[in-house]
Amino acid sequence: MQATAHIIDGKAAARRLRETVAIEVSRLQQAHGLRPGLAVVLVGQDPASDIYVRNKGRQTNEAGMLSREYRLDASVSEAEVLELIDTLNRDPEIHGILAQLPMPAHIDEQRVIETISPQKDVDGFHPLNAGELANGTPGALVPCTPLGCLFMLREHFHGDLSGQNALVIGRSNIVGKPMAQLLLQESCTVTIAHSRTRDLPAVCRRADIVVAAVGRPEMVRGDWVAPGAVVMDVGINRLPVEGGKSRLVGDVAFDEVCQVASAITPVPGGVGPMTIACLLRNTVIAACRQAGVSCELP
Ligand SMILES: Nc1nc(=O)c2c([nH]1)NC[C@@H]1CN(c3ccc(C(=O)N[C@@H](CCC(=O)O)C(=O)O)cc3)C=[N+]21
Ligand SMILES: [Mg+2]
Repeated sequence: MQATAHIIDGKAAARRLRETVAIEVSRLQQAHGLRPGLAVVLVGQDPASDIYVRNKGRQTNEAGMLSREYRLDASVSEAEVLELIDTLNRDPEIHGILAQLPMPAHIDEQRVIETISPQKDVDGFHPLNAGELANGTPGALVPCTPLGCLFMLREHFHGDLSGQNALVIGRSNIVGKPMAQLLLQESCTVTIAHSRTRDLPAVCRRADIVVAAVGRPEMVRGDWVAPGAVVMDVGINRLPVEGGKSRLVGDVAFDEVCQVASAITPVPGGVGPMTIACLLRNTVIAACRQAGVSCELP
């Protein structure tokens, strides 16, 4: 009889990381008069972005950092967005710039990403930072969601992931690809699965670590998962329920998979909170680099 999985507490892990960040922020203020600043650029309305931005602004301030939000109308031109980013690139109070994705269809997201100064690219989406991650350059700015997953996995495995069979489901530049790079760097044997993968359930059953990042509600079922596997659920899906409300579910069928896995992240309270904590961490690291001072963060 399989015991129910350990539930990895992303909220608690995020609280600890934010506490460490806050201590570093006050040290930087004392020692160097440096106050890390983050600018978030939002174009139009998106439900997922709203959840994120609501929590982010408060947590940035709570860590003692400067937080600025730029909310632009959905009809804004691409040129205006690029101009704002260019202004922020030159703003000495701002060390991190996050252009909230997705953007409206008439805006070329890749162009926006490539306009952000690589030094201020706290999302780690700029090709220079993606390339540094792929090359294993120490200190590359790494995308926040995969970085948050990695921190939780390292803690769960007491720092040693080497030799684990890791499956990443999803191949986006934002989560899947950087997650695979990070796991490879930890000496995992990495598989990337996607919509064209043949017999995904069978591929999944071979994995010791599963990272689900596809955006399909409850896609990973209990009988896809090897007994004892560790399952990280990156999905944030809003399902409508009666009364006009919505329920947040991941890409993993939690009630089934928690009967089989040895550990699992819940949604909410798993990867999401760690994503924001990693954004604060990246902003402090970016600020230190721009100021030419050293940084004491994991
Ligand atoms: N440039 C860019 N960078 C991003 O990192 C980015 C983005 N654009 N666009 C939108 C997505 C989404 N995302 C979330 C992060 C945290 C939670 C989060 O904290 N979720 C809570 C749930 C909050 C609730 O209860 O609704 C949790 O999982 O516990 C959610 C969503 C970052 N994103
Ligand atoms: Mg677009």
